[in-house]
Amino acid sequence: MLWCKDVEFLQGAYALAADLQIEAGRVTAIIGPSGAGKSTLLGGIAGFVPQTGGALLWKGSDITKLAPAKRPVSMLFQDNNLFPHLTVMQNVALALGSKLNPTASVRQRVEDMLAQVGLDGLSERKPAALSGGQQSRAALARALLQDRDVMLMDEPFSALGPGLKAEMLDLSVALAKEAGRTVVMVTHDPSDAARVADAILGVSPNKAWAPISTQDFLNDPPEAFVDYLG
Ligand SMILES: Nc1ncnc2c1ncn2[C@@H]1O[C@H](COP(=O)(O)OP(=O)(O)OP(=O)(O)O)[C@@H](O)[C@H]1O
Repeated sequence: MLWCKDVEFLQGAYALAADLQIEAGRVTAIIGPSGAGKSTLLGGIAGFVPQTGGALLWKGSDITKLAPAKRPVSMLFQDNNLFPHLTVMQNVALALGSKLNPTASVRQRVEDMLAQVGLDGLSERKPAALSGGQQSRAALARALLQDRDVMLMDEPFSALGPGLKAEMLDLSVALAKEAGRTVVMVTHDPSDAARVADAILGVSPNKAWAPISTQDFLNDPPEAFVDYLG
């Protein structure tokens, strides 16, 4: 379980309180109005946004003071964060700690993962020579190859068309589940949550609420989210 124990994250002057638990091995969607603090919550869990109160625990271990790279989390962003001067192979191999010339065994692991995300045969291309969807697949491959328990997704597919977005979401969740990961994903689209999430964690201004089952949240929304859901 990921436990935000009376936590406060501070993004600039914006404080977000979170006293909640996210179940391990499940898919939790974060929804809420624009500017309420969804990305702040993910950034806080990842260690990019300062934590100014409480404790953050993963499976009983306090990770509050760990640097981002030492936390049990990988992160997928909308901009994919691929290095433009590196090939897909080199970008994805970074997940395995590889430098610019991956060993044969690293190359094999990367090729296997590229095949799983649908990028067979494209490992020597640079990101600029890939479509937006293919770039998302490369970023997904890198996140999955990182041996981290929790995969955080901050709307990585929102720039894609609706069909491709749904396909990428399904693929990410399926592969993450297969690898036994816990998925926490921000979305602006409640239908994304309905599609793949076990639970929904609502964020209203300055407060992140405890997750509740997706069905309960959408069928009978908590008071704070009735207007948001319309
Ligand atoms: N780098 C920053 N410095 C100062 N304030 C920031 C910074 N980034 C975000 N904020 C503020 O923090 C608050 C929460 O922002 P955040 O990006 O977490 O919201 P969000 O719910 O993810 O929004 P959206 O749905 O629009 O992406 C907002 O009021 C925003 O203006």
